[in-house]
Amino acid sequence: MIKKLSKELVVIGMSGGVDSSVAAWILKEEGYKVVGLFMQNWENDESSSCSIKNDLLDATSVADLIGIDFEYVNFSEDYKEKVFSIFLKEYSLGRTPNPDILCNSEIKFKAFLDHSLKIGAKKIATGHYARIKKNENKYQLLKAIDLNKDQSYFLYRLNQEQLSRSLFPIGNLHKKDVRALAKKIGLPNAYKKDSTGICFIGEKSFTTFLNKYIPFKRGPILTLDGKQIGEHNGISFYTIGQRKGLGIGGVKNLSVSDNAWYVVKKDLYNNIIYVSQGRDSSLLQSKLLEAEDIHWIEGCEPQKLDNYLFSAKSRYRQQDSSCTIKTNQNKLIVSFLENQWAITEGQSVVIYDNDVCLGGGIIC
Ligand SMILES: Nc1ncnc2c1ncn2[C@@H]1O[C@H](COP(=O)(O)OP(=O)(O)OP(=O)(O)O)[C@@H](O)[C@H]1O
Repeated sequence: MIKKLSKELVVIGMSGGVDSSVAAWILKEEGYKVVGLFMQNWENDESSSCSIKNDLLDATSVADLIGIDFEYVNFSEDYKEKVFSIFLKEYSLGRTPNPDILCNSEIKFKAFLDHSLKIGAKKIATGHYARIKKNENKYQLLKAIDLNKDQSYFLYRLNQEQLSRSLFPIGNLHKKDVRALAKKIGLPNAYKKDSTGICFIGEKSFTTFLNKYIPFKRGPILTLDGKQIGEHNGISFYTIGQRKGLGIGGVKNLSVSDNAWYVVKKDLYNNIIYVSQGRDSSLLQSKLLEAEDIHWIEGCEPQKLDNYLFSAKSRYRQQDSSCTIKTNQNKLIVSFLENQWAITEGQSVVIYDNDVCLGGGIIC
């Protein structure tokens, strides 16, 4: 590793997890002056405050072990106003938003970045699996080397200023090597499980959590030919392509096969959920989508639009798939070469040119 001559200050977001811990260690090895910063973005119920305390403890002990300064900061108010309120609004409109994307553009790479600049840092760092490349005078966001862990999807709303001030020290490592490094260095959290799910919901039941904020109204679950097959607990709690938690597994007399039932359509106005049997239902397949609230990382749309083959992901855990794109009156129109499964309103479509993440928009 190349040692820095001048000790430039970098603030790294330390979540208590293994990725940001190894990232902090790498920065220190590279010769930066490193400050670890733990941010609390949520403070409402007992179970989350317990896991926050544990994560904070883990982050503190890693900072001690690698010998860096450490700070704690509370962004809960910002988070509530700029991420959670939009998350709730979207759900109450029947869409399925992705709060991690908003958390990145509004909290990690805004509130956190502003705070870090105030304490004298030139750059911030996180343990995200993604890479940044300077191409002439533009900063590009690249997929991680470990495509299985790539998190560029969640970072597509970052802009040039944010990228110019960010470092992703583990973006060119594979997860298994990050774990191996953590063990070799003797990090206390080397064996800690990766976090899953939406951060403020954690391992709790999603419906129970959302019920506290969105008044639910029961309604019918219908087959496509209009037969009632069950009852839903509130349309907001269901998403297109959902299979589990419908409570209709045993409806034998209406089943045309043993295939599972999937949510294929939501009628918010009439409070009806439509289901169909089998993952291959034509209502779950589409080659075309429209997105709004478009964001391009370079600040302007790609030059080579017409007929150029990009690729795109319409949800995180999905291979990107070849497509062409067009923009029309603030809408991004994405035409895939192959059917995509369960395109869902409120999720983001993210556009790539090979490894380069160009930006995207919110599916409408
Ligand atoms: N509470 C937090 N405080 C400070 N930084 C955080 C916090 N949560 C996440 N981050 C930063 O954002 C990065 C990505 O967050 P994400 O929730 O995806 O973590 P992760 O992939 O599980 O990584 P880790 O193993 O570091 O927890 C983290 O690696 C860390 O740098």
